[in-house]
Amino acid sequence: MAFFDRFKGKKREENEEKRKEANIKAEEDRAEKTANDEAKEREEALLRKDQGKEGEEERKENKRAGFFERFKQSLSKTRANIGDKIVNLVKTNKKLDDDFYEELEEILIQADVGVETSLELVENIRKSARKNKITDSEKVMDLIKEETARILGVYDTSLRVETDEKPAVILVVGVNGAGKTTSIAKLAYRFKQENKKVLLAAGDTFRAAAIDQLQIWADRVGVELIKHQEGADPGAVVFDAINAAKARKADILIIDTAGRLQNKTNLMKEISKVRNIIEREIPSAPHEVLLVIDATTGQNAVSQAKIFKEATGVTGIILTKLDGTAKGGIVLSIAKELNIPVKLVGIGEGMEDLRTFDPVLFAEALLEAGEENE
Ligand SMILES: Nc1nc2c(ncn2[C@@H]2O[C@H](COP(=O)(O)OP(=O)(O)OP(=O)(O)O)[C@@H](O)[C@H]2O)c(=O)[nH]1
Repeated sequence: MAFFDRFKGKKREENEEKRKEANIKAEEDRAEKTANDEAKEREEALLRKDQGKEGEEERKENKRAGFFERFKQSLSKTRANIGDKIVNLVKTNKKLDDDFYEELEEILIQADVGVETSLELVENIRKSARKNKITDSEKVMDLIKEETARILGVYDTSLRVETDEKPAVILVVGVNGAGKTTSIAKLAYRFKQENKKVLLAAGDTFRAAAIDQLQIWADRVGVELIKHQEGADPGAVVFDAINAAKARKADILIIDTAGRLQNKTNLMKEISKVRNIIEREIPSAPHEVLLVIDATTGQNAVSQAKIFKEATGVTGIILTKLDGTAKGGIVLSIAKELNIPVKLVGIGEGMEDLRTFDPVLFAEALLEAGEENE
């Protein structure tokens, strides 16, 4: 009995041992399987990430290609007014003679390029054709593109928002209805996409509707708006906004201003008061004073810009509604006659429809359709 007991006891021990071994083996198998699975998962994740990266590059590339098409499409009215007419001129007037240049001048002037700018542009094309010994009008298209881009391309169109002192302050000025509010929203959206912290200030306290409209846009974009009641002192709004931007470590503060040109003196007084407050709080600010101009107003836009330039020290122009006008030629006029760079252009009502102005792209988009028609 004692033997059996001992035997059973030994057997139990052996079984226990075997079970422990089996458990350890199962544990090891499980661990190995988990490790393998994890490695596989990691590998798949990396692959997915890589494919994602490639996909992103591809999307970006498509976007770039799509961007030009979109830009070209938005310029279709202006292009019909300039590009197509120039192509017709080239077709009907084979020789680069005085008649050709006179007609070219006329097309440009009629398309709101402005007299002074048109004359200069044509003179530059004439000189360049002579220098390059081009006598055949069919070959002049590239020269026209080149000289158009040259007139526009002398400016730096980038926005000065990478500042030592934070926040960078952008003061936005312009008459009512030019597209100020929507341009501010589009700008805020663009900076947000670049992971910048943006704050808006409702400096147009003259109309409650202006404050409300900006609030709607701020909510839509997902940025904070500093506002006071209708009729409040715009200077006080700006003062609060700067302090809020500093406290919240905002990268960029965009300030809306009133736009009543009817009372020019008061409007300008108000804007310069706001400017002084900004300068007092942040000596290097405002870093940009962007004037919003409606492209559909053609040459009137140029005289409007002159007034603002004198009063507010405009550093750049946002030219809106380029998509809705045949008068896009004013881009050239503004650049040349006012010596202010067009920094951004509005080409539609969508959030992404405010684009950095690119002179070469503009010249291409303006004159390319003509080539397609050839
Ligand atoms: N097609 C097109 N429409 C635009 C563009 N920019 C602005 N708009 C439209 O123009 C209209 C006026 O724009 P707002 O931003 O309200 O103009 P505002 O200057 O703020 O005008 P107030 O609020 O009256 O001061 C709106 O219907 C905008 O959607 C653009 O680039 N293209």
